[in-house]
Amino acid sequence: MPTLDELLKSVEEKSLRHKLLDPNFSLIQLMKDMCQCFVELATDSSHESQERGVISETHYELKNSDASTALCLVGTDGNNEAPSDVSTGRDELRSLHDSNDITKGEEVVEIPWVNEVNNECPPSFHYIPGNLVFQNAYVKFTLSQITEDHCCTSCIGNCLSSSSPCVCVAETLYGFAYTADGLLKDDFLQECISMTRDPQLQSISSCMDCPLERSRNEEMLEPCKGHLNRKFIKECWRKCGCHKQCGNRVVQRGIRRKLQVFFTTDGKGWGLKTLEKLPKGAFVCEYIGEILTIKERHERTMQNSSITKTENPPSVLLDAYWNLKGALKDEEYLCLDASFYSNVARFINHRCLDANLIEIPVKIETPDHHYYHLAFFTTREVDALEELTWDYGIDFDDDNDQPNKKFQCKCGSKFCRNMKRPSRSRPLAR
Ligand SMILES: C[S@@+](CC[C@H](N)C(=O)[O-])C[C@H]1O[C@@H](n2cnc3c(N)ncnc32)[C@H](O)[C@@H]1O
Repeated sequence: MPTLDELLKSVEEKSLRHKLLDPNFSLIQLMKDMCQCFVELATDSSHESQERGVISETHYELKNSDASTALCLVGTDGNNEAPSDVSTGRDELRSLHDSNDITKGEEVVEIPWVNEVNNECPPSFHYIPGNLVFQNAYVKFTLSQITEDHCCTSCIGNCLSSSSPCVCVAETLYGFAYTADGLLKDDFLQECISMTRDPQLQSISSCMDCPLERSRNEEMLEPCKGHLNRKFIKECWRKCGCHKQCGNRVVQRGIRRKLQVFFTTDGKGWGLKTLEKLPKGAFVCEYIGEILTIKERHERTMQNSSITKTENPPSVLLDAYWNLKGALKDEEYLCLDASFYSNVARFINHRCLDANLIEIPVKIETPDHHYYHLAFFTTREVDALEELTWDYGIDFDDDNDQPNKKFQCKCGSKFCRNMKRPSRSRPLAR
């Protein structure tokens, strides 16, 4: 990368070659003038209708750098979270989100962000469309591992049009999970919702030696709080014989809905809304993050606890199968941490109990039960412009719960667990 001085000199020399310019021409002065004009126009009352978020995103100052530092664009709005120091140029550039598309082209759809409340920009993070292993997590996708019992090699076309469930669909145990329109079947969705919301219907397994509790305090082991045995979906994949457009492939196609990241007006920070009406059972997005072992998650939480702000997205346990398939190795107890690498799901705010999204485990590439995708589906029809929410499963009374999950809940639900009530069920560890 050239330094700013080298770049300026080269452009000035080129411009002077055309003999159209004053020999005292200064490119940096020209750019400063441009910035000045921009500020004047942007602060002019006749331009007030412009969105503030867009202004802070596009309002840049060219800072001079020393010989070792490359050219760097820096946000100049004092109130936003854009960088103000050129020394870490590359990473800082990454934190400037494109207001037309926070995904930076990583998804099939563009997802814009807007802030009509203040001058804040969305927090800095690396947008990734799929989960990535941080370091020690055991997640292996190999063709040899996918045996005939785990894929429908003999299928052709669309597995949903077959009268009997293919191998993949049969693995779901409840028959077809999707309709021909790509929505979740109502009875399947209803069972998932009831199992999550109604403590009487919850199937729970408890570990003798809970890895979650072990990671918290090996010396004074607390008893396992229990893990929900969830219903899951098994989608067809690359070793299957069916068509890529087979109806049993929904989550793997990625985000298709019109979404928007926005700054909430009720004190929850950023949130995610839908710009189109969504039918019940529609796939919205996955919860994407770094795949960490429980041990790595604990170490990371400890390291960051002093600097972690509560706005950080919580890490989510992939514990739907714990204790169901025999003992796992430490590197197989996994969770997803969306703090640094994540997708648009990091903006979904919490709502106690009656959230309009539910997370459902979806197995795609590997028959290993300890790793799966967490996909968000709508629990009901959702109107255009409605905020999307999910129940994080926080126990607001448990002081041992993840410290960065703690916040004063402003979900507004009549079932809010953050209000003191004499009796209510405790959510499971998540
Ligand atoms: C996954 S992030 C959601 C996006 C976040 N609002 C932001 O600005 O980046 C979770 C954080 O959002 C805030 N939050 C989410 N749901 C909330 C609620 N119901 N009430 C208050 N704050 C909430 C909390 O600060 C929480 O730690």
